[in-house]
Amino acid sequence: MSKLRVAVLGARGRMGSEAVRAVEAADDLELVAALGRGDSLTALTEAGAQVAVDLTTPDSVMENLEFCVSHGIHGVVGTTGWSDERLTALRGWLADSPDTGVLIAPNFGIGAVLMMRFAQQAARFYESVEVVELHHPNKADAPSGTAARTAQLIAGAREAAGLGAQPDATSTALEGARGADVDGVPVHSVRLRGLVAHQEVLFGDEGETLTVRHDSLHRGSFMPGVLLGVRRVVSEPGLTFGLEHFLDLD
Ligand SMILES: NC(=O)C1=CN([C@@H]2O[C@H](COP(=O)(O)OP(=O)(O)OC[C@H]3O[C@@H](n4cnc5c(N)ncnc54)[C@H](O)[C@@H]3O)[C@@H](O)[C@H]2O)C=CC1
Ligand SMILES: O=C(O)C1=N[C@H](C(=O)O)C[C@H](O)C1
Repeated sequence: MSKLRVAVLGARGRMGSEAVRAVEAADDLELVAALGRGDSLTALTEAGAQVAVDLTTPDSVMENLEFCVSHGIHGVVGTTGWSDERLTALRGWLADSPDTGVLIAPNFGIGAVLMMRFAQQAARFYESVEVVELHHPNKADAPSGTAARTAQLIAGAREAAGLGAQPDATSTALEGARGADVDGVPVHSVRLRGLVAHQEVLFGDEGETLTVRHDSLHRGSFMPGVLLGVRRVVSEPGLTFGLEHFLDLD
């Protein structure tokens, strides 16, 4: 059987270099291009890439995806910075290229996906919830894409259960003291040398708390998810948001 031809964008970054090694080590995949900032995207078509893994930056990912989708190259995207406007633009490109698939995975870690799912399941049972994400200090964005997604999932579950705004009697606060408000869920971002990627979701109600925590201790933890995405996206046309859709969790 012929190998799937894979390109990595952002190949010299922290995640991209790990992805290059993971693709090279996979028997069923062939690394055909490894692009850094400034390299021409035409290298993808010249190399005959079938799947492009994007681990770049929010300012680069849209141009990369527009090129890939318009050339029928499937995308596996870990890059953060997704907004409704960006997703709408991507859906438009995909509509013009109906056989092409793009997976956007806020987090490739299997444990992180489970953490998000557990938080979503717990949300309707608790009056209070706070998300705390903790990352290395070289991370460009805050809050993390994972934390934003977690907060959105929790907010959706609370709304479906008919829960209103959570109680918070704060009347005076230093700006930022209560974190960022993501759909009504406070999200706090810690940046600390020594960390990789970590998140806690704190739930509270009368007389009890529940903490759901996940830790990525090494970027190798993301690679099984990246490889799963690469193998599955070729048979999943359109936009898939979240690796959970490829994990058969239900
Ligand atoms: N979904 C997930 O599981 C994970 C996602 N991430 C996200 O992935 C992205 C990258 O993270 P890191 O590797 O830590 O950052 P990084 O800064 O180490 O790497 C980004 C690399 O992309 C390169 N780059 C920028 N524009 C480019 C372009 N147009 N073409 C090719 N290369 C380009 C940069 O020069 C840099 O080498 C971030 O958005 C981060 O939040 C990071 C870890 C896990
Ligand atoms: O930049 C990182 O490191 C990470 N980014 C992703 C995010 O923003 O959620 C995934 C993981 O948290 C690591």
